[in-house]
Amino acid sequence: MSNELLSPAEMSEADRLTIAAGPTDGIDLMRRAGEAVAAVVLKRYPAATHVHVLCGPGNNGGDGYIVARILAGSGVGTTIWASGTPRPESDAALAAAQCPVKPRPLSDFAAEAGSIVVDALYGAGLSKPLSGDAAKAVDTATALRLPVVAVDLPSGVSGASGQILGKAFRAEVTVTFARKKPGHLLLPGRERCGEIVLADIGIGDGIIAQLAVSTFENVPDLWLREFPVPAVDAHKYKRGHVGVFSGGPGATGAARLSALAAARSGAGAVTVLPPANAMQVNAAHLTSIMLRKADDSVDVDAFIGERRPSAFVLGPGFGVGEKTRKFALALLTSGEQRDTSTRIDGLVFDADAITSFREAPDVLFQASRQPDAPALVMTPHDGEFARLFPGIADDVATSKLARARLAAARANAIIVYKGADTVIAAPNGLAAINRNGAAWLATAGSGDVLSGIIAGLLAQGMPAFEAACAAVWIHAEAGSRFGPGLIAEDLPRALVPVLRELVEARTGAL
Ligand SMILES: NC(=O)C1=CN([C@@H]2O[C@H](COP(=O)(O)OP(=O)(O)OC[C@H]3O[C@@H](n4cnc5c(N)ncnc54)[C@H](O)[C@@H]3O)[C@@H](O)[C@H]2O)[C@@H](O)CC1
Ligand SMILES: Nc1ncnc2c1ncn2[C@@H]1O[C@H](COP(=O)(O)OP(=O)(O)O)[C@@H](O)[C@H]1O
Ligand SMILES: [K+]
Repeated sequence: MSNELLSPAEMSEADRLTIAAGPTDGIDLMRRAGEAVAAVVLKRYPAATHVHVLCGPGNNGGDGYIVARILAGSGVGTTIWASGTPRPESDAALAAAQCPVKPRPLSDFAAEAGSIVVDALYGAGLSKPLSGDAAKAVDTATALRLPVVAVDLPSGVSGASGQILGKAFRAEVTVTFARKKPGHLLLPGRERCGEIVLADIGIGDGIIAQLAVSTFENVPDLWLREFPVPAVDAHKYKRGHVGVFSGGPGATGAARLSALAAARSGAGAVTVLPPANAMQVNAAHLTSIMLRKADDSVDVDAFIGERRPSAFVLGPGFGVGEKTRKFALALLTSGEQRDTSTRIDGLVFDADAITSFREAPDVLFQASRQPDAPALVMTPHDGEFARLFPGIADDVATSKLARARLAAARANAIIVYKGADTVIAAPNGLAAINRNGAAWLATAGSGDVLSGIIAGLLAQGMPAFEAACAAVWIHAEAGSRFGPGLIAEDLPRALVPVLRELVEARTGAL
């Protein structure tokens, strides 16, 4: 697997383990890193008149000296602009000593239109906001609209959090090594990286395996093994039955979007559960989806006992208040009274089910901690996240990744922290960052569809973290392929080609 995301500390540990295992040493890694960047520059910008290599004092700068040596050796006009000098006897000092291009001070940095910038100021070691000459260099490159090739990360972007410290370059291409870092995927860092090229510098998969990494890019490799494909003798209830609670007569659409998405995602049966006064309006709009009244928890219990649903969606269009809290807690805590045949596998709490607990989140978190509680997935967007996890949401110094992890641990639930850089986190610390979405998904009802996909996968027995990751990826892929004009009604149908490809990838063929 190459979808692990390494924190700066994990990356330097990978570096250390590789060198300790031999025969590779630090300068070998640096040489391969520099060679990879130089190859990208030569290939992408064959007509460049001049390359300006900005070198910092650490190993990122060391990579830069190698790049400059190779470019100059290839006959490309090359200038080095250095900020500080590498520590004596470091790999970077050796790289600088072997570079025939004499550095000029970064404070004098000037460039001409048509030239290229290689940003090797700071990478994994970025420790404070860019200021002084480095910040000025960002302004110069930006004002002249010079193409920037970033080494490891655009200087100013935190590899751990994707946050911009002070200022940051906006790269056309970022060449990173061994594995991507969270800052390549989390916003706003992702935006500053441009295209990301992953270069192999000789840090083997065995070394990465030793790190026991817990953060991943959300790609199908992460969950495809668990992706449900119906067995040859499947019948509809074997494929899982999803119940979706509907709001009152004026708020039924969200539940239907969710229900359709659950059905498209492979649940064999889906039932919409409205209050009595919203039966008619739902009935007028449903065909393959079933309908059953659910006014109170007696109705819900009867439904569970008779129809054996395996997953529920609660929240979309349901309304905020006491009834929602009651339903949520009943679903979470009724497990001990059930025998295995009526046990619920998974719950998705979205929208109003989240907001209903804003005054008393601990009641929800305690319920989700009961030993018999079904797996819980919650899908907050920023606003809902702040309502349920005020202490965590306020901590702007931490990354979205760290916030999602803290929330998952606190709530004992899988947290799908939505947005353009959705993070999925589990209470055991596993986390994935999603990247295949597009802003076309920012349309009313899109989140309701996501909830339905998660429930559809849960109902088919997919483990909760994998189900949440798969649903986020599938939803994002469908939305970004559809593109302009997307409305939530389009999404359930748009899942079909994406699902087909996944089933093909899982089974070899249909
Ligand atoms: N496996 C690895 O770890 C490898 C790392 N390599 C390179 O090494 C880099 C990491 O090297 P380092 O750990 O030396 O870190 P950096 O080179 O990113 O920065 C370290 C130095 O810059 C200073 N600094 C950080 N932010 C600053 C700021 N905003 N203003 C002024 N000074 C600042 C630090 O105090 C330190 O002296 C990676 O990004 C990558 O480019 C490669 O050489 C190949 C292998
Ligand atoms: N700019 C964006 N890029 C990618 N995905 C986005 C973007 N904006 C929103 N989304 C996705 O669209 C969905 C919106 O959900 P939500 O905010 O709950 O909307 P609604 O409540 O209207 O259904 C989420 O899955 C979110 O991750
Ligand atoms: K850099």
